[in-house]
Amino acid sequence: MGDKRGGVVSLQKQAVITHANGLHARVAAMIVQKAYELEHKRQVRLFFRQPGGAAVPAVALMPLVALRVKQGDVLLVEAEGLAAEQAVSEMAAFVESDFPLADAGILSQVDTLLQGNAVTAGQIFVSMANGLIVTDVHDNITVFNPAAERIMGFAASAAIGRKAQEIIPGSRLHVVAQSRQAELGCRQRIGSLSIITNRTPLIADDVVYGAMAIFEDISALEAVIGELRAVKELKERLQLVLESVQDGICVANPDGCITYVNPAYVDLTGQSREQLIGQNVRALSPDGARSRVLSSGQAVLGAIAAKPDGATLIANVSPIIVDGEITGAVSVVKNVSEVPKLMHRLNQMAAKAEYLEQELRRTQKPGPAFRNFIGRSGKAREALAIAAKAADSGATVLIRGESGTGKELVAEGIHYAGKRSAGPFIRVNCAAIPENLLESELFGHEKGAFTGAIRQKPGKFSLADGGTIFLDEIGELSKSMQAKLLRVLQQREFSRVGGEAVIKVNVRIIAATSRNLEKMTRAEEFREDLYYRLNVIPIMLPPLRERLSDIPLLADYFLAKIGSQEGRPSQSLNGEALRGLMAYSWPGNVRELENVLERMVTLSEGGVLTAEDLPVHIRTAAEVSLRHSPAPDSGLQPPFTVETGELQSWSEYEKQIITLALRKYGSYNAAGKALGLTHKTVAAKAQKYGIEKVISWKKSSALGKSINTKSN
Ligand SMILES: Nc1ncnc2c1ncn2[C@@H]1O[C@H](COP(=O)(O)OP(=O)(O)OP(=O)(O)O)[C@@H](O)[C@H]1O
Repeated sequence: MGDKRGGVVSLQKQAVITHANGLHARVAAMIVQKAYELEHKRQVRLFFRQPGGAAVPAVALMPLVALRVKQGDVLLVEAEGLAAEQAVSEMAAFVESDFPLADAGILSQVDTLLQGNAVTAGQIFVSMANGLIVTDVHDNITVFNPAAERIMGFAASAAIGRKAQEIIPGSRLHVVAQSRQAELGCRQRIGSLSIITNRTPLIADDVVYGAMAIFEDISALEAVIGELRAVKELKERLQLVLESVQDGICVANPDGCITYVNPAYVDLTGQSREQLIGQNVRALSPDGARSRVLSSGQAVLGAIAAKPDGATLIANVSPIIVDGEITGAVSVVKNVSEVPKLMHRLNQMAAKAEYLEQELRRTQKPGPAFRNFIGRSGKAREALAIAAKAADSGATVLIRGESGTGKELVAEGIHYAGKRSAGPFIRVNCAAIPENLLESELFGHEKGAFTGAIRQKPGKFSLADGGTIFLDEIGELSKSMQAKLLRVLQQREFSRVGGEAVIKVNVRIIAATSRNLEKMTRAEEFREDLYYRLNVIPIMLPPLRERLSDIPLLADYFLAKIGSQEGRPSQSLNGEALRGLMAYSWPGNVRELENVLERMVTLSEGGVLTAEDLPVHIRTAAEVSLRHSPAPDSGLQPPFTVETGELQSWSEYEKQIITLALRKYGSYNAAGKALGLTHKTVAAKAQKYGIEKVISWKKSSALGKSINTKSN
C-alpha cells in the first residue's frame, strides 16, 4: 500500500509481532536503533501506528513502549521518502523478527536494565495522581498517563501520536517547547473542569526534545474552597449575633476549658475576656451545671447562681454533640435581678397610666395656669395675687372656699405657674375615697397587704414625686389619716400599706377644703399640728354671691366655652337674663353657674338667651329679689319665697330650706332646731340633696336675716 504526496512517497506495511514479550523495552530499543539506521541509510522518515491510532515516530523509544504492543498484535510500519518502499520492507521484517541476540549475556543485562527503567518510569506515570502529558519537539503526544486519561476523558491510544494543540483545548506545550520557558501554576478550564498545570520544556544538552505538562483537576478542591468560604461567612455572622445578644454566652470544650465568652457574659461576670478564656469549669465548679452537662451530655435548664454583689443569674446549659460525641457545652445566662425592678417600674407606669386615663376622662380641658380662673372683682383678684406668689415658693398652700368656687382651678394654676410645672399634678379627693382605701390610695400598698392586693401598687404620693399633690376636701380626713399625712408633711416620707420600707418623696402639697377647719380643730376633729402645717399660705376664694360683678364675665366665658365644645357659635344673654343671674344667691357658686348656662344653651332655640330661658328657681328668686331692688355686690341674698305663684316641686323647696338653714346656723344641730327637725333628719336631707359640702364656715348673715324675717 502506498501513495505519493508532493513528490514524497509514503508507504505503509503491516507487521505482526512474533516476539514472545511483545515490544518490551529492549525490543523497542532495538527497533528504534534499527529505525535510526534505516532513516539515515534510506533518507526516509519512519513511523509506527496501531490500527486506528495515530502514527508515532519510529525513532522515539518512549511512545513505542507506551503503545504496549504484545505478541500477535498488528503494528503498521510507515515511511516517507524516496526509498520508502525498501525502508518499510526492511523495518517490517525487523519488527516481525525474533530479535536474535548477538551476545546473550550482555544483551540480557541491557534488557534487564532497560526493562527495569522503563517499568519504573511506566509505573510512576501510571500511578501518578496528576495527569502527565509529554510531547516531542513536533508537539506530538508521546506520553499520556491514566490520570490524564481520567481528567481529559479520552484514552491514551487516542492521544499518543496526535498533536497536543489539536486534541487538548488551550494546550500551550508547543509554545513552551519553542520559548523554552516554563509556565507554572496556570489555571485552565477544560469543559466543566478546573485544572491547574505546570508546563516545562524538555531540554538536554541544550537541545529541545519537547515539553511536558503535569496537571491536576482542582474542581473538587474549588468546591471545597467555596464551601469553606460559606462556612466562614456563616461563622462570622453567628459571631456577630453572639456578640450582640443581651444574654451572656459561654462555650467550654470537652475538657471544660472556656473557649468563648460574649461581651454580655463579660459584663455579667465582671471578669475580662482574657481572664475567662482558658479557665476550666470543672475546676471552677466541679458540681456546677456546666461540669454536669459535660459529664452527662444532658442539658441543665434554669440553674440559678447568686453573685457576690447580690445579683441573681439564671443559666440554661446545653451539651454540644457532634456525631454522637460531646464536644463541649454552651451556657446562656440571664441576670434576673432586673425582672423585679422592671415589674416594679411596670406597676408604677400602669398606675400612672390608669390615673392619667381617669383624669383625661374627668377633665376635658385642664387649665395649665391661672388664665382659666375668671374674675376681676376685688376679692377674686386678691386671692389670685396670693396664689401667684405661692406658685413661686414651694410652700404648702391651703385653699379655702365653698364648693364650686374654683379651689381646684387655683391649685392647678399654682402648680403650672411654679417650678414644678414639668412634674406631675396629682389630684386626690379625700371625701370621695372610702376611709379603708384612702391610705393605700395615698401611700400605695405591698402585694398581699390585704385581700385583693394582687400586686404592689404605688400610691398618689409616689406618683406625685417631683410635682404637686392636691388634697381636696382635706377636712374629711379621719384622725388616723391626719396623723399619717402629718408624717409626710414633717419628714417627707411614708411607708406603703403592708410594707416597712420608708419611701422618701419630693412633693409639694396643696390642700383645699370648704370646711371650717378652725372650728374643727377646736372640736378636736382636726389635728391642730396638721392645721398649722397645712395653713402655711392660706388662700380664701370668695363665694360667687360676694363677687356678683364677675357674673357677666363668667357668663361670657362659659357661653364661649360651651359654644366651642359643641361646635356652634356662642350664645349671649340679654340684660334681663343677666340681671336674673346676678340676683340669684348661687349656693353652688361658679360650678352651678356653669351648669345653669349649659342647661340654658341646651334647651334654648339658639340666639340670645332671655329671662325665659332661666331655670324656674332662678327666675323666681330673681323676680322677688328684683322687686326688693337689691344692689349688685351688696352682699344681700335673694329671699326664699312662694309668693310668685309659680310652684316648684316639694323637694326643690326642701332643698332650698335645708341649704338656707345650714348656711345660717352652720351646723346640723342648730339648723335642725330652727326648722323643728332632728339634726339627723337635717344631715340625711343635706346628704340626699348633695348640700353637705356647701355648709359655709362663713355664715351668710344677709340671707340669714332674710329667712328670719320670713319665718318671724
Ligand atoms: N373663677 C373661675 N373661673 C372659671 N371657672 C371657674 C372658676 N371657678 C370655678 N370654675 C369652674 O367651676 C367648676 C368647679 O371648680 P373647682 O372644681 O375648681 O371648684 P372647687 O372649689 O374645687 O369645688 P369642690 O370644693 O366642690 O371640689 C369647674 O368647672 C371650674 O372650671
